[in-house]
Amino acid sequence: MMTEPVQFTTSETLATTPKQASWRDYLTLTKPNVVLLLLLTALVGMCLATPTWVPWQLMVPGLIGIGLMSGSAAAVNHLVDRHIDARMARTLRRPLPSGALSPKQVLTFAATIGVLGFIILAVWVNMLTAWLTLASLVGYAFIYTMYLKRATPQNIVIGGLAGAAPPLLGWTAITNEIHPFAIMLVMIIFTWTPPHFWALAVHRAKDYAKAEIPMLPVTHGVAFTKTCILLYTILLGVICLLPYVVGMSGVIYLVGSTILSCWFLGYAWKLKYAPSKLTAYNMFKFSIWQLFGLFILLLLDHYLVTPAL
Ligand code: HEM
Ligand SMILES: CC(C)=CCC/C(C)=C/CC/C(C)=C/COP(=O)(O)OP(=O)(O)O
Repeated sequence: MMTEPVQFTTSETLATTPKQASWRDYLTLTKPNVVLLLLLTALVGMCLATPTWVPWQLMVPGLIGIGLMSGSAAAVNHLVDRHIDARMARTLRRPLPSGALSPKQVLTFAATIGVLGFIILAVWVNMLTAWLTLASLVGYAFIYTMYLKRATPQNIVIGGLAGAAPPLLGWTAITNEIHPFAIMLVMIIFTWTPPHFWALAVHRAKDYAKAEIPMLPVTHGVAFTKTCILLYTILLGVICLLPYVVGMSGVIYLVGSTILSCWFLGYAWKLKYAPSKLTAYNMFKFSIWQLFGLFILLLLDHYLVTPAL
């Protein structure tokens, strides 16, 4: 009897031909570009918490601790999602689906840098920051990745709180207190997350459908998602005015952030009413520059115009 030749899917082929692990694979696990932006938002939280220069004795261990724990959360995300990552074109070359690293290596790495980060924050910063950072790690690595991501199209809205936390973590690292101004910075990132992610999800809707992940474009359609993106972008524009309205930031921030908000709104409008093939992806890319720009503006304004406290 003739036997059919075994047909491997792309991901299976990758998984059966493991490549040598390198330090780059470990770096990839930490989602370094995401963590760098998270650290910028934490640094801005630190700077805005005090009218004077941030003491380096808190800043350095604060950023290292938050960075290590964020990297650990990202590595757990790679571990938990390895099977769905193997089914999506965007993620199938990651260290686990490609076979470069084993689940045990990733678990050991995530636990090591996570515990190290917690100890650094607990010993050299303060316990409030250590616990809040741990809560963010649990929020992203466990609540979002293990449960919400597979359970509801509101996954990234709720899970976004963990990624939005770093300005608060930076603030508490300096003052050991939760201040309403820090919560306002968290609200900016929290409101920014849906247009940031859903723009990419619209671009990659087929991938998410294939992996059976209930992202909004899969469950409610692309047209509805574009409407949600537009509404969240308008809300973000309003929330971005708050730092000026409450007197935390001045005119540099007001002018710069308004330009960024209008620009982002332009993308959201185009995406809804006159999209080209690349509008969603371009909006996703712009979202990263927008958040970067907003936090740089907060920083410039703080040192040139308005020390917050
Ligand atoms: C639940 C919340 C979030 C979700 C679901 C999300 C989702 C994503 C996804 C799927 C990507 C593409 C990654 C890739 O291509 O490998 C991405 C990229 C990115 N995200 Fe987010 N994100 C979230 C929150 C954040 C936050 C809070 C920040 C920073 C403050 C951030 C910054 C970035 C950056 C910088 C990139 C580009 C990464 C690169 O080019 O390597 N994201 N995000
Ligand atoms: C301690 C602390 C502040 C923790 C938060 C750390 C962190 C890395 C947040 C970023 C959120 C993010 C990139 C979500 C994408 O996950 P996804 O699984 O939807 O995207 P993927 O498909 O690209 O993996």
